[in-house]
Amino acid sequence: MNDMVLQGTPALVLDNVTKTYSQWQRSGKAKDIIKNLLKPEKKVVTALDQVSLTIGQGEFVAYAGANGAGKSTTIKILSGILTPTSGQVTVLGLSPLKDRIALMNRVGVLFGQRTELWWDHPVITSFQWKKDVWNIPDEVYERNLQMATELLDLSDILKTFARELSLGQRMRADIAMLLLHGPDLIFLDEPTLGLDVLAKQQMIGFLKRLNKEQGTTVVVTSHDMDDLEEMAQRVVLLNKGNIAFDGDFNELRDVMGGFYRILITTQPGMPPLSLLDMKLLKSENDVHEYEFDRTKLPIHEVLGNLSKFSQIRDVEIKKAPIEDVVANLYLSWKEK
Ligand SMILES: Nc1ncnc2c1ncn2[C@@H]1O[C@H](COP(=O)(O)OP(=O)(O)OP(=O)(O)O)[C@@H](O)[C@H]1O
Repeated sequence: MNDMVLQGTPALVLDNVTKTYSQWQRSGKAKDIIKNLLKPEKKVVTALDQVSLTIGQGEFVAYAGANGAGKSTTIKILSGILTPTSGQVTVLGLSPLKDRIALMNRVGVLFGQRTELWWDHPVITSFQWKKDVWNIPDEVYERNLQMATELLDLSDILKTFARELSLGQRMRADIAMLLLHGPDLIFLDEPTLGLDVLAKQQMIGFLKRLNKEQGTTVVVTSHDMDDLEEMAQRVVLLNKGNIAFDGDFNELRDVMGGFYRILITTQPGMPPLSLLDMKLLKSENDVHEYEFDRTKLPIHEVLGNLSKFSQIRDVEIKKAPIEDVVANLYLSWKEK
């Protein structure tokens, strides 16, 4: 970790941050061409509405929310690309707007769909270019290049042209490039989007190691809640510009009633059991899947009830998939 980073200083603080955008509205109808040009309607959109959030150094935080919730806006404000309409922002104790250059040396930002790599050059050329332009000292560059090459398994692709890389290879190379100056805090927007199962596992494993072994603070956005649960200790959920949830994933499950799933395997050909307070979700090949709310029906009671049925061959209890929990949560917010 950078010696200059004061211990105890939060990685980032948003204090009552509001961001509004003006969106020009045009009807798209031919008869409105003149009106659209001379007097277009203006709609004000509040992307962030008095958001307050503190993230400590060394945390791994998932920053999630439905489309349009305000995630990218937050990251753009934290990285100094956008100015908030009101409120205070500090990153590693500095202002993203006033101390932009100082912060550039300590922070890394990656928007998953964009690449910083030079398309028609080998990957290593982009890395050397960054070293030169950013004035990264030799020993810092060598240390981080070695660390990233090893952890991200890059040795085979350093000499490959960026345009010839697969998506997974490109993402790994982009993350390596992001780390060459040794940032203390990284923002990653959708780093697992489009990756196959193996590439995703590698990426998640790498980010977890980076956070654990190097102490790098990681803030990651994704629409894949399963990925986020695997990576992060804390999840912040945004809803229409407000923080609607901030806690760990088990607490998030409890918000929607502590739902659990139970898979009951019965003797061949048996119909599903009729069980009180349990909702049958599906039956396939003698395996019947139910959902229950452990806050209303404790697990020991479930097991006690099941012990009365001699036709049961196997039972497996698991937490409800976080994707389903969050989908239900988004639905409940939409209905409000
Ligand atoms: N440059 C812009 N000009 C006008 N409105 C914008 C601009 N950028 C974002 N918005 C609006 O601000 C709101 C929040 O957008 P933002 O991109 O921050 O959401 P998001 O959570 O990142 O969404 P997604 O998951 O779809 O990327 C949306 O209503 C969007 O239309």
